[in-house]
Amino acid sequence: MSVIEMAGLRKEFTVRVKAGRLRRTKRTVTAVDGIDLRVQRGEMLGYIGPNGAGKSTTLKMLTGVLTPSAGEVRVCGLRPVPDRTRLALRIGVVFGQRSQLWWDLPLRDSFDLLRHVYRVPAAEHAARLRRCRDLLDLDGFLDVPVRQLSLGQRMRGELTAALLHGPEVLFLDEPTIGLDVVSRQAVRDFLAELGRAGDTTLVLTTHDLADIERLCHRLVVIDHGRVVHDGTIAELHRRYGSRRLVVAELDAALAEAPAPPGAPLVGVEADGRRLVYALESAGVAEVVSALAGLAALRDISIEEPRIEDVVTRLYRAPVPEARAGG
Ligand SMILES: Nc1ncnc2c1ncn2[C@@H]1O[C@H](COP(=O)(O)OP(=O)(O)OP(=O)(O)O)[C@@H](O)[C@H]1O
Repeated sequence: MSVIEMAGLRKEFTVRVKAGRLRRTKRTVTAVDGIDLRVQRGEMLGYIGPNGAGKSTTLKMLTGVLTPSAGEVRVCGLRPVPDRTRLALRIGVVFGQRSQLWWDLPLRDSFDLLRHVYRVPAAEHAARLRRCRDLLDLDGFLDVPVRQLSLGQRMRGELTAALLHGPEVLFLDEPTIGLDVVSRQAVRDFLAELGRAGDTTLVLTTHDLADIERLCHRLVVIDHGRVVHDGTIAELHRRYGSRRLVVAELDAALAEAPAPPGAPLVGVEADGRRLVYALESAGVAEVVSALAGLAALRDISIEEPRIEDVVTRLYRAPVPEARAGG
């Protein structure tokens, strides 16, 4: 069953731009340009794209903050803007830049207030809070006013605040931005656990592709407000011809690097003592046997295709033409 449905979703902004020394004219910016997507219950969707691609605008339309210019959008069967109050009970939102906590109150009191705002039965609230306290390690700072929390502590508090009413869908905009490795890991582990439980649908936008690799089976890439990829990360690699690399460390540089068929040489580093081959049709054994006898091999390692590389290529690719009527 789809918990999120978008059909021909568009958002245009009218902006005033300078046209000469004193004159200003109006210009239309199309932030979201006809998006069609369905997200099933329990899916963990990575929603990525370069700066200005339209990610936040989409999330704002899904959460009822912005009214679409055209198209249809339903979340949990509701229309986000007109049904905003009912929708608020069924979704959770974590926007990295905005807080839903009370700045001067200790975290514990913010959580208590939210219980009243959402009218959550005490036992349910206590059980969810207990789970978040354990998984996100909140106990050390539950009694600290929010304004005194570090970014990582606050983000763990924000995640808890977004989940205490038991939302069906959780929208996360850059949840790990600015966090240190330990906090980032804690947040990722927590979200992975949430995903495993299977009853919360998660929509995640981030520029940290490790978040996506760790958490999301499905990846939607948008550019200029349009979907340019919708599928798994493995499909993305296949579509853009990502290759595994073999890195050979040699004792000494060779006068000429061998060229095994099916494994082109793509890098010569460390003054020729490190050769990097891309595995196309050849396997590691072919590369090793091409080098054997020519050089003393100190080490051989395999590098899996990196999502950053393929996404960089995708962001640089020309954007497809708008569909007729889109
Ligand atoms: N309130 C607004 N008024 C005018 N233009 C806007 C407004 N909000 C967004 N835009 C424009 O819409 C486009 C999409 O912006 P959006 O914030 O959705 O991108 P994004 O993918 O979230 O980018 P980022 O990764 O930088 O956060 C951009 O060109 C942006 O300048």
